[in-house]
Amino acid sequence: MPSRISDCLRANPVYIHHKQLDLNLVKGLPDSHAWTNLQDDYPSVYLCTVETVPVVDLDDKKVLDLVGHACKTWGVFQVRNHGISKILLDEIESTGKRLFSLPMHQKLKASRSPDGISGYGLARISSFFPKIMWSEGFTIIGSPVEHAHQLWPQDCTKFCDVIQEYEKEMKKLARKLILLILGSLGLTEEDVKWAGPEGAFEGGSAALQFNSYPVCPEPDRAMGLAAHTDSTILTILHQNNTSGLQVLRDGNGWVTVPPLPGALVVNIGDLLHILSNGLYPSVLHRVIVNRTQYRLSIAYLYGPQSTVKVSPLHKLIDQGHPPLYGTVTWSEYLGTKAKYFDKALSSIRIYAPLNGFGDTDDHKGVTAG
Ligand SMILES: C=C1C[C@]23C[C@H]1CC[C@H]2[C@@]12CCC[C@@](C)(C(=O)O1)[C@H]2[C@@H]3C(=O)O
Ligand SMILES: O=C(O)CCC(=O)C(=O)O
Ligand SMILES: [Fe+2]
Repeated sequence: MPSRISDCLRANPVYIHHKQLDLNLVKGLPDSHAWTNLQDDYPSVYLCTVETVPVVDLDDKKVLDLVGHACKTWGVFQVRNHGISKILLDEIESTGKRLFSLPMHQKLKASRSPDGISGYGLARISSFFPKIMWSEGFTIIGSPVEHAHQLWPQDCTKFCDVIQEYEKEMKKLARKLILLILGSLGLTEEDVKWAGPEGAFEGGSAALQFNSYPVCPEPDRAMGLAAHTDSTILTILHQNNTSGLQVLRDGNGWVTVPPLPGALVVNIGDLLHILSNGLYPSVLHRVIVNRTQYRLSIAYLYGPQSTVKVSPLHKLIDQGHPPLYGTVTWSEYLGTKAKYFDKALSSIRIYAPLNGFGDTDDHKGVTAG
């Protein structure tokens, strides 16, 4: 198995056969972008959901309880008092806007190739869907310099500086959030073997994903970003002031995560679901688009060092709670995701009978290698 996520993504190329249209120039909704009616999946609750995604103030004295409750019941929450300055959030947002408002021929110079890692293009998961999503993406793993130079041959210093500063701050926040989440499970970083002697998660790796959702002539039949879970430990998302992100709430349909000025959205990824031995769900989410307002989001997708072995944490396992998953590295898991997409988690699930009875679904009897 390759040792870096970039090598792993290269080893698991995704072939996206769709052509990138300039969505800003398209007048009607082309058939290639027409999904079946989105309200069909959860018709009755779609319009009248009352539950709201939890908001956690990181300075709250009860922060551990709040984080634990949000992770367990939702797998997603918004954070306030996260320590990222408004200036930096504004800067990363205008950087994204500047990027996507470049002419199409310029953006295409920085295209992500099928076996590529960074660059401009449709979301990696596009290969799993027959229709094209109403969005554009720009992925950065490692140094942004090469692609930035293709976009702005004259001077890309500002772009690279902002990215670097944002990634530095996000890494600190990701570490802080992981410690809180471990705390909410009654654990410390000592319980996580791979945290390393230098302090937790020093070697963690990440992807920065810019997502752009132009206004859409027929939003009810278009899909901004199809439903997926992130293959991360956690993802920290900044959205501009346009709503569109929705999370699936069991039994309650799609719930919108409203943009709150200054707040960031945190969602649990598949690897944290594994670490927590299934206690914290990785939340299914999607993005819908609208007729009048431009939407932009910047996701910081955080995982452990790519070769570190991830498995359910020992302290969460006892006779009544057998391990539900085997061991995977982030690298291996991204390969599994590239192959099985929404079946990736269940493909590595161990068949673990509870009290002598098998649980109902979600087990395929496959153990991780
Ligand atoms: C480190 C990551 C995480 C990736 C793959 C790789 C680089 C790009 C990430 C995303 C970003 C957009 C949604 C997603 C679902 C996609 O299509 O590309 C993510 C995916 C995942 O979470 O699986
Ligand atoms: O645009 C959004 O709000 C969500 C983006 C997302 O889910 C992702 O980049 O993984
Ligand atoms: Fe996501």
